[in-house]
Amino acid sequence: MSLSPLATARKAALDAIQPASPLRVPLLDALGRFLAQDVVASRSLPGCPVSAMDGYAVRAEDTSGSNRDRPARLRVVDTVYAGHLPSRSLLPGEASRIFTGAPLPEGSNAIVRQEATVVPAEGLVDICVSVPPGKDIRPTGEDLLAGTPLLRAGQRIDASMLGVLASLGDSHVLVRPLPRVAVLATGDELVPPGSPALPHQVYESNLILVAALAREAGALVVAQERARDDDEVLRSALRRLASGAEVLVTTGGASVGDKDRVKGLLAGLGASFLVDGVALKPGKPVAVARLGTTTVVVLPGNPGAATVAFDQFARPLLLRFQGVSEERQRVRARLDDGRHKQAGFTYLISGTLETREDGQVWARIRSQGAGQHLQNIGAEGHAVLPPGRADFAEGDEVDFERFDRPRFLPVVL
Ligand SMILES: Nc1nc2c(c(=O)[nH]1)N[C@H]1C(S)=C(S)[C@@H](COP(=O)(O)OP(=O)(O)OC[C@H]3O[C@@H](n4cnc5c(N)ncnc54)[C@H](O)[C@@H]3O)O[C@H]1N2
Ligand code: MOO
Repeated sequence: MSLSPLATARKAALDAIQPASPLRVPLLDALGRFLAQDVVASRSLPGCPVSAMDGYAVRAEDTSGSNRDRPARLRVVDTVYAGHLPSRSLLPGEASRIFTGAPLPEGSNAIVRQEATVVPAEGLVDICVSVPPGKDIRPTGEDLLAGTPLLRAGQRIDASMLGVLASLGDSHVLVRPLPRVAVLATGDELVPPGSPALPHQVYESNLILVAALAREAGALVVAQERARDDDEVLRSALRRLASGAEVLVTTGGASVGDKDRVKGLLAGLGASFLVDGVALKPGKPVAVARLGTTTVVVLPGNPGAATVAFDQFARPLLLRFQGVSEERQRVRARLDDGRHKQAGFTYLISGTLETREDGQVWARIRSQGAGQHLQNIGAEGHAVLPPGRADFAEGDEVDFERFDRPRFLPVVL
């Protein structure tokens, strides 16, 4: 098996995926999905000048010099509620009772809060402050002017964006369909969590791990199954699960052991391999194949290796299906521990970042066996030990790719 460099393998896998055609969904269904359109403000917010307070709309000049001792007395000629239009415009000496969010009457240019007024008799108001023009008025477009570019394709939709879209009058938004993902864990030694297991048996943990990672990547998990290392059982599970999903992720049986037959069985079913083995640690045995219209990602069984291989192949593929690629922040950091590695490989070592007193940024890398996955709890990213070099000493500077604050960019075909 000749191993592809990580970047070449990723490109081969991703180039084969076409983003799905966009569809319009009700706003709440779009939460967590990726926008498939740019959004330009279709109206101004607010749409016309409105009052920011409950009180009186006035002509500012009518309040000039007013205070508690010498209030200006105005005639109240109208009442305006939010969502209603004023019935008339203001003339000198007049005021309109007005409430928060209500449109300003013609002729008025300021609001007096009701706390600064006294009502001496019905139809009259005493204004006890002097207000400048514009006071407590929200002008047209104060929040947003019509025509302003607002959101761009590829952004992940959150609650605030949905609120703004609704403010613009949108009930639906354009997103991509969710890729349906089926997960198959293989291995005779596996026992489902919740049942008793003997010491030589292994609790099956990849189904939940992979399903959760798939969901984090926006996918819809439609099946999670466990299968024995039996050719007939595996073949029929592969065929069946692939037929109901855009992406099938398998774990285990990916390497060269006697019972590692997932790749061979896929080939026998007619799958064509885009990737088969990558110069990546952990995750070396990862493969990506096409079986009919389904993309199959074959992950190694070791949970630590499965996590990294998922992150490097399944996640970008699921995102691309949804029309986006992910750009992660990279920072330079010093390794807090040395590593010897295979020179031709990329090593991805999960860890956390620490800024020391002298301002230098260090990557705390943890012990990382392919079978371990404890190191991924709380990891902030991974240190990237690139190919072309075998030895890294404590204090050497490398790229640290952060998991938080990703940027999602629209796929350009
Ligand atoms: N002679 C060689 N042996 C191995 C090589 C190699 O190149 N030559 N590659 C090694 C590498 S790298 C990896 S990674 C592993 C992965 O191999 P498999 O994908 O075939 O994984 P399995 O053998 O099925 O399982 C490995 C390990 O992980 C445990 N496991 C598997 N599935 C689950 C699950 N669903 N939940 C929890 N744990 C699981 C399994 O019990 C094993 O301990 O191969 C190396 N070998
Ligand atoms: O993928 Mo294996 O995890 O390289 O050790």
